[in-house]
Amino acid sequence: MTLDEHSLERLLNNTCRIAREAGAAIMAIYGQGFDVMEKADRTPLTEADMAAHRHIVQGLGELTPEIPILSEESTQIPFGERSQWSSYWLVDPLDGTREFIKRNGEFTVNIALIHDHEPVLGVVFCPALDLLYSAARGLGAHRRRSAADAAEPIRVNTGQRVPVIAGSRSHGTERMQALLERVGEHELISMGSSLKFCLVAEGKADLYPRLGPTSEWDTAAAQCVVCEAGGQVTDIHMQPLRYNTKDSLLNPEFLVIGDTNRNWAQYLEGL
Ligand SMILES: Nc1ncnc2c1ncn2[C@@H]1O[C@H](COP(=O)(O)O)[C@@H](OP(=O)(O)O)[C@H]1O
Ligand SMILES: [Mg+2]
Repeated sequence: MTLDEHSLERLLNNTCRIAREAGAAIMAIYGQGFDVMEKADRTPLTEADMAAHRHIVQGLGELTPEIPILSEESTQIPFGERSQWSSYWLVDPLDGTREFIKRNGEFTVNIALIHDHEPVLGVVFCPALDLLYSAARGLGAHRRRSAADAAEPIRVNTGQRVPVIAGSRSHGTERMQALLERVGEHELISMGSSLKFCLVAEGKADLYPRLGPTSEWDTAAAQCVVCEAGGQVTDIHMQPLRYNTKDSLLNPEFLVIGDTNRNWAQYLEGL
């Protein structure tokens, strides 16, 4: 299929709808109470992850039957098969499962369209806050504070200030601590899920360094939002994160950069 601005806009509108519907399924379970299971990799799983996964796979399958789907909850597709894909949907039905279990609201639905190894469309929906971030290549990045509000364009912050740094609420590392010491004076915002990328995209944070493991579905949608808002998502050698290039679905360490005027990579040298 062609991915011109007109078709991307149509796909984006429908992806926002599907993400909102998945969010409603998640909130129904959030409100009732739920069991917590453990996956083979010892990460937690709830009925909400599975309900959102099913809804998104059905919705995207109806929207674009010809485009394959890779979801955190259906990853058993060999690289030999997915390496043939030029476009595919990459989905994290519930990012921040630990925050969902802790009931602090910091969890998101993430849907990205990858084309030639790059995210060209991304939707991040936080159902507990009714907050939706969306972007597509050439169409800019937008935020909707509630379903009733209009979408407003968002932009990274490039004004000089004491650096505001976003970090994981549940997955800190010693390397992150060392980086923060090198940066010196800063303000730290701890948050769960891909909302940290969105803080950068909307100019509330200048950097989100991720010096611990994540998978490709954790980052793709939010990367598109950050890039369309004027920022960058790079590995520690300043190369943009790419998708579906290898057997493993793990990302390298990465930096989400809002303030592109500062040389953030210098703080990682020799770390
Ligand atoms: N050991 C590990 N291996 C792979 N990914 C990990 C991981 N520990 C945490 N993550 C990823 O980090 C995400 C949570 O990030 P954060 O701490 O910033 O909220 C998790 O998303 P899920 O909740 O979708 O599993 C998970 O994918
Ligand atoms: Mg995740």
